Amino acid sequence: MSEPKIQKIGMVGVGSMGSMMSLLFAEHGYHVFFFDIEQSKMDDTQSKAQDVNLHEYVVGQDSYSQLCKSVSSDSQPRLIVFSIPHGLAGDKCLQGLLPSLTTGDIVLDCSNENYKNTERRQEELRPYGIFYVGCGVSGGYQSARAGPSMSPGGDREAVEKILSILRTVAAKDEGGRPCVNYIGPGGSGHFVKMLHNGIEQGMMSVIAEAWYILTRGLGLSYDEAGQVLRQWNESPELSKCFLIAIGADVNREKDDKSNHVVSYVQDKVVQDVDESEGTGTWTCEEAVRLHSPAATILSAHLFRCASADLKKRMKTEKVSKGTFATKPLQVDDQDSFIEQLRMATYFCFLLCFVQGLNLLRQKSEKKGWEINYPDLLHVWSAGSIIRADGIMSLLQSICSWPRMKPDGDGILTDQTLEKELSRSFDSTKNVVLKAVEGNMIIPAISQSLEYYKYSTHTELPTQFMEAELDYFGHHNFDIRGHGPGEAKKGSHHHEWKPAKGTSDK
Ligand SMILES: NC(=O)C1=CN([C@@H]2O[C@H](COP(=O)(O)OP(=O)(O)OC[C@H]3O[C@@H](n4cnc5c(N)ncnc54)[C@H](OP(=O)(O)O)[C@@H]3O)[C@@H](O)[C@H]2O)C=CC1
Ligand SMILES: O=C(CO)[C@H](O)[C@H](O)COP(=O)(O)O
Repeated sequence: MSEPKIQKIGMVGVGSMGSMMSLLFAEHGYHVFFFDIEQSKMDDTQSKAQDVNLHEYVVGQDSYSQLCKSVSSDSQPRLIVFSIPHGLAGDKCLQGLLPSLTTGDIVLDCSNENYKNTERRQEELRPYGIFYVGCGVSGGYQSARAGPSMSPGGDREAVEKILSILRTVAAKDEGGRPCVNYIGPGGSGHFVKMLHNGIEQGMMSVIAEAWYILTRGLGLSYDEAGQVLRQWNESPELSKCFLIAIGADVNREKDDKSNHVVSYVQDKVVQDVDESEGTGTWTCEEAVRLHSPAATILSAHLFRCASADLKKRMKTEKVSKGTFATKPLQVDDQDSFIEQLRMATYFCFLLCFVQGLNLLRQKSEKKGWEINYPDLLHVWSAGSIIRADGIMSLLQSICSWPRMKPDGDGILTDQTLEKELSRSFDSTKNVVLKAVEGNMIIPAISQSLEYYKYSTHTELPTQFMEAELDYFGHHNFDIRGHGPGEAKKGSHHHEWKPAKGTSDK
């Protein structure tokens, strides 16, 4: 006999994501009971449900206990979905819900949460027999309404119990396969979403820098830049890349006075520094802690942080006035330079994925998560912000399990990938040269180039750095020509300058 199906869902947090997910669940026949501490969001969700005639399926609740009561059933566990800010909010929700929850109930946290909080809550709830599943949700509020990409992680049995619901509502790939797969135990689902956002930050910086070159460097109008991005989105390398597709829209969108909206958007990205979102910061922390050189991602993140404080930038601009100004780029043939910029964007996008996946490999090894990479890439293939058909199919062909095993070599050793990177290297280099000449601002593009160079080269300036370290710190070194050795302190020391006291002769 098949298990009775969950028919009711409790939704906690109905902001831009939660309200849309409520409608999505309801549209698929689930009864949604929702609660939010913000009355305006409650009212808003109720009226949105009314607008689409789903009000009988989407019903506001006064409290956590009322919500739990409404969702309860004799034969099935309760499913409570969170879509709330990270950190304290989740703990407060659990505190409020706990007296009304019972053994077997499942909390599916669809927020962007730090995986460490996820794992702590899993442990805290274990004695009560309550499951806490950390689930990444990607695609913004449009996908939350139409079908997002979902990465659930935690207790496998708990995830299995709700997987059919997630499959019903998740984005579907071109073959109709739902973009949701079990990721792994513990906080792996939230970790993977964090990493997705790290990759997203890298890609967003690259495309923003390319846009700057098109408009500031080459003097294209917004409409022309939009047209270029539209064409890129149809090219094999960048085909069906969400961030490029919406980039074309962003360039073309006009307000009711026929002004381009993008023309008056302030150049500040604030959600990292005001800590309303944490995923970018956590990705960088993880990269640094794991000694994983995610250079494009880190550079993109720091760039965003620097952009947030415009007041400070205005002051420093005043002080440094005249040091540099952006200049039109001198290119012989504009069309072929734009083609180089397209290939440079491809090069940098590939490296965002390389850096993100390498970081995941390292983390997964430490945590014993045994991530299935083809399954993960499939989760990201539709609905998600980082979807990009051309890149995903390339990655699908190279992220096979042996290579991604903890003791495998990682994807940068793959010949197919290397072919793609080497055929776009010269374009990237030329874009960087021209952009530097024109004083363009290209932190993520330039860092991608450097990352590729130092990751694939065996004669680095660190030779000199290691010598200086030995000079002043007796840190030892390995000998060139004696093979790669381990990533451990070498066994050789040279007495560059013996230490002497002031009284020594
Ligand atoms: N926006 C996006 O594109 C995406 C967001 N996410 C993640 O999804 C989550 C929700 O995002 P989003 O909808 O944009 O955020 P919103 O701020 O729009 O919505 C969150 C809602 O949760 C409410 N809330 C906070 N604490 C509690 C609580 N203890 N009990 C009940 N409700 C509470 C908030 O109220 P108040 O405002 O008063 O705090 C707010 O109304 C976040 O973790 C975000 O990182 C994931 C993917 C995409
Ligand atoms: O999670 C998301 C998309 O996937 C949210 O849109 C989030 O706000 C993106 O934030 P960031 O770029 O700071 O990670």
